[in-house]
Amino acid sequence: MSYADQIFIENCKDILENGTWDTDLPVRPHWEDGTPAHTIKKFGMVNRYDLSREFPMMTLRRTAWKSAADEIFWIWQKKSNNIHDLNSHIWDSWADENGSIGKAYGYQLGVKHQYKEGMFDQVDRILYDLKNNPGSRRILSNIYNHQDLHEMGLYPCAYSMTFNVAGGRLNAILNQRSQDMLTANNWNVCQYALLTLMFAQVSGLKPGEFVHVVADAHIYDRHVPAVKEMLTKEPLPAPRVELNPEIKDFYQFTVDDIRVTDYQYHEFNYKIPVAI
Ligand SMILES: Nc1nc(=O)c2c([nH]1)NC[C@@H]1CN(c3ccc(C(=O)N[C@@H](CCC(=O)O)C(=O)O)cc3)CN21
Ligand SMILES: O=c1ccn([C@H]2C[C@H](O)[C@@H](COP(=O)(O)O)O2)c(=O)[nH]1
Repeated sequence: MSYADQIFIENCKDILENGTWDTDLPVRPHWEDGTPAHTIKKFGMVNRYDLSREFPMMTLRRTAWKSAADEIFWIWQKKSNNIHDLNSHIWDSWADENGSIGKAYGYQLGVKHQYKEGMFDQVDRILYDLKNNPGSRRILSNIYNHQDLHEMGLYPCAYSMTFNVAGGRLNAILNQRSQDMLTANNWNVCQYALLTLMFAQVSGLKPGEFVHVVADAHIYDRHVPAVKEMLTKEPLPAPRVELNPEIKDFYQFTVDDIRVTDYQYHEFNYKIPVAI
């Protein structure tokens, strides 16, 4: 059975049984009809996925992995902050009239900084260090740039990736300040697990562990019935996920270079409302 399902079930049970409702506080997010979107949450959730054993895709409902991969390419490869460069509509509610989400995500990764070897953006510096300084403990991205927060449509949620090479394997930690468990938990896990597989391949490394650290892990009030139903499902085996082995340059990967086989999942008949 998929390990990602097991972790998702444990996390959501813990939130529902031991979590705290924020109904005593004013909250920023709201539903489309204007009602405040309250959550039940746990603080400080840490999950470890061994990418050398199994890809962490859930089967309790289908993870839209192609759209998830498309968003990761939008942020890490195109380094775009414009929804017109994205092939889905998931960011429409946070974009301005020109399609921009402001100085968030891709914009921050594309900003170049001075190093002694020259100018690099955050993505190119990580790729450079993985090849040239694999023993480094300084290989990380950070897009939570306080100086620019006032120009962002939504503050970055998944804001930092730390990479570390050990025994020919690439390990990674994703730091996330806020996690909408139903909409995006497995979506984010698959995205950053895929990024780790891609970075490992182009750096001549094998994938290692992916550690997901979440500060505020929450379930929105209107998502509780759907999550409870998912918890009654029997996890199925995880699919196989492989990358086209010919690709040696991160910027050459496309969604078609990701092969997902034997993906079995449970039917899920809820249309998920996303809090804005
Ligand atoms: N409240 C909230 N939760 C989020 O997860 C979230 C935000 N806001 N704002 C910014 C982005 C947008 N995200 C989203 C928004 C929608 C889907 C979504 O609708 N997913 C569908 C499939 C979409 C598709 O196939 O293109 C799903 O079934 O999971 C996913 C991620 C994640 N982020
Ligand atoms: O990749 C993402 C992006 C966003 N989210 C969720 C987490 C929260 O529910 C909202 C953001 O609201 P804040 O009030 O700014 O925390 O979006 C996610 O889970 N994953």
